[in-house]
Amino acid sequence: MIIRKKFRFEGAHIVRNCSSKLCRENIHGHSYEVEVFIKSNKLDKGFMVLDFILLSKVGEFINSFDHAYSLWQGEKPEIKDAVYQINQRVAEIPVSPSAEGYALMFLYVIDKIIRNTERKNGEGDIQLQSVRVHETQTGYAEAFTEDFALVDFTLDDIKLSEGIRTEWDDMDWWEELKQQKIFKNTHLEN
Ligand SMILES: Nc1nc2c(c(=O)[nH]1)N=C([C@H](O)[C@H](O)COP(=O)(O)OP(=O)(O)OP(=O)(O)O)CN2
Repeated sequence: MIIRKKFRFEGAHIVRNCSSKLCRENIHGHSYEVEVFIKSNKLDKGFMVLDFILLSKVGEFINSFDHAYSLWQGEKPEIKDAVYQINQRVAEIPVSPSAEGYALMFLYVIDKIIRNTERKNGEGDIQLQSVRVHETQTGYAEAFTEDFALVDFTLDDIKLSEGIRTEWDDMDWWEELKQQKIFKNTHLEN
């Protein structure tokens, strides 16, 4: 069975080297919708694939891009400096911020988050199936597990600025993800 959880963020970017001149030469923004599809071979004690509440770190990650500038790491140094001067919330990323780039990066990170999230309600073999990123009302990109083959970066290549990190409920979670610590969910204790 499959569940889907939808997240949103308002983000700004330039997509260098794309065919569209409008898109590659102008800072512009979108109201993104991100759909996360998760599958399992069994249901937990609550007849759920995975309680949506256990996806709170996924929400924290995607929300890091909200009201943020997504800065491709291959951008020119002078542009990078200007972006950091103007913005508090900068997500410097190893993929160009096309819908496809976001989908691949989100797939990579969300897979790690799900693997590191504590579960103790009889869940089955939980697997991320895909991540779909809607850039506009009419266009989306979707990354599937076979697209892991396209990943040529690590978590260390994703740099979230202090202006982003200070808004997190738990300032340490990103470093803990890198260290593969298990996220204990306080909701499980109640
Ligand atoms: N395959 C992709 N093509 C385009 C992307 C992308 O991420 N992947 N992105 C853009 C631009 O960011 C652009 O701002 C959005 O373009 P488009 O979908 O053409 O949006 P419009 O609102 O102009 O188009 P409508 O069809 O009127 O909705 C471009 N291409």
